[in-house]
Amino acid sequence: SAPSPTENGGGGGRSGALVPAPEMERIDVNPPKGTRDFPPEEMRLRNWLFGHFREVSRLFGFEEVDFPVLESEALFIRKAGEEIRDQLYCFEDRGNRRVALRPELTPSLARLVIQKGKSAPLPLKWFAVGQCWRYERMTRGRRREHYQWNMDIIGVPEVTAEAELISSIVTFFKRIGITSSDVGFKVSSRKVLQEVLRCYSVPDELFGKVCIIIDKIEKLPTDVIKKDLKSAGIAEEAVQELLQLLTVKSLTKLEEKLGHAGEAVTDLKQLFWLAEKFGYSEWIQFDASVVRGLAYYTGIVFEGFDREGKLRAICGGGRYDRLLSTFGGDDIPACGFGFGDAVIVELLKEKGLLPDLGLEVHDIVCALDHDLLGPAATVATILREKGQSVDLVLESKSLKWVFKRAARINARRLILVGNTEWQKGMVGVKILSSGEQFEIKLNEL
Ligand SMILES: CC(=O)Nc1cnc2ccccc2c1
Repeated sequence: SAPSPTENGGGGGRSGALVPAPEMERIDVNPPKGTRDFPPEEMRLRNWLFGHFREVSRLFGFEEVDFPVLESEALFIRKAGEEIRDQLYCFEDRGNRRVALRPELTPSLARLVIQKGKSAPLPLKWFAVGQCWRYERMTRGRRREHYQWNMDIIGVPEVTAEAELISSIVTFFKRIGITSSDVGFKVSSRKVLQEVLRCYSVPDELFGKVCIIIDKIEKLPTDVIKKDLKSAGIAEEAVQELLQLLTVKSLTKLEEKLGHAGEAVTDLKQLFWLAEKFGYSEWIQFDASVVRGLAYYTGIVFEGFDREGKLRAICGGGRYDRLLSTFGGDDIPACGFGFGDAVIVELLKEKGLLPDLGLEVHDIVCALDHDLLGPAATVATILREKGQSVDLVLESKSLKWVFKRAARINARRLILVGNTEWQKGMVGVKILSSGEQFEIKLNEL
């Protein structure tokens, strides 16, 4: 049926008349501010990276999950002063619902765990690779989206869960050629802060907020941190003790300060003992200044860093034992990490480890003249049914054009469908690397 006037560019005019749309000036062909396209070459690198994310997750027996990019805004409303909250990409939809593009994956994962309830017996080992969003007002040219690999273990209170997660990231680094001289993990526990705050009888409600303030210790001057802590209601001597404690870089020193019985010290000793058993001791170090910028962490926290100190944190994670209960779920322990797709690529560039990923096509099939396009399609189908990738030349093109395209797509063989050969049930084959040329029967392809 003739397209209605609104179709085909809305030519309009008499109903059904196809008049060309007035010459429009060109649309903006760039993606929205802060977002990226993935043309073939970039998509090959992304698929390579995500392929390693998925393969490591499989090696560790994790199951893949996914959630909508769009969530209820309420999932991310936390009152701890996190940057992720200030930059929430949120809006009111046509149903007047407050919604947001997810800035992280963990709250969605927690939502799904609660939704599944008893039908998902614990422990759960789930992973996801998903696009996350932020809306920065003054875009300092920073991206508004990135992809994150998340792995989470739900229902395991033991530090073995954190040790397993760090092992999975070490496995990933090794697979792509990153060593423990390139990167390390700073490991600490928020229970260090908790124990100090409790000594000064700071109410637990302030815990998340204090962590977020302290997380900025390397980004803001100390007196700003002090001021913020004081205005959060932390006593002067508690502030002094906290800041002093953050400089501790050895477990022995920490034990001297906090004693050996507290959970912070016992958890961390257990983690370092397990690291030796997993074989990644040389990858991790205790560093009390690691806090991470998400309010819901409650225990061990860790972040991957580049030892040259040129880049931002490569990945980060930790234990979040209270998140599910804050969503009204049961009191289920959990831990996980997020691994972004940006810093790791910068690191690979720095280390000269970016893989050389070209398009690989096995055969390019072309008809030597127009009425052989049918037989060429037959030949392409035979080859594809054998599992070989085929670029079928879809128009009658000069051999010069075909050779140029064969080189561009890195084809291994050129299959020529010509009249004389076809009459004998044969096709011409040219091995493009050696130049060797011969004729073969269709069933020998
Ligand atoms: C380096 C980088 O692109 N970072 C980045 C980019 N987009 C985000 C979007 C949401 C949350 C965190 C994000 C972090």
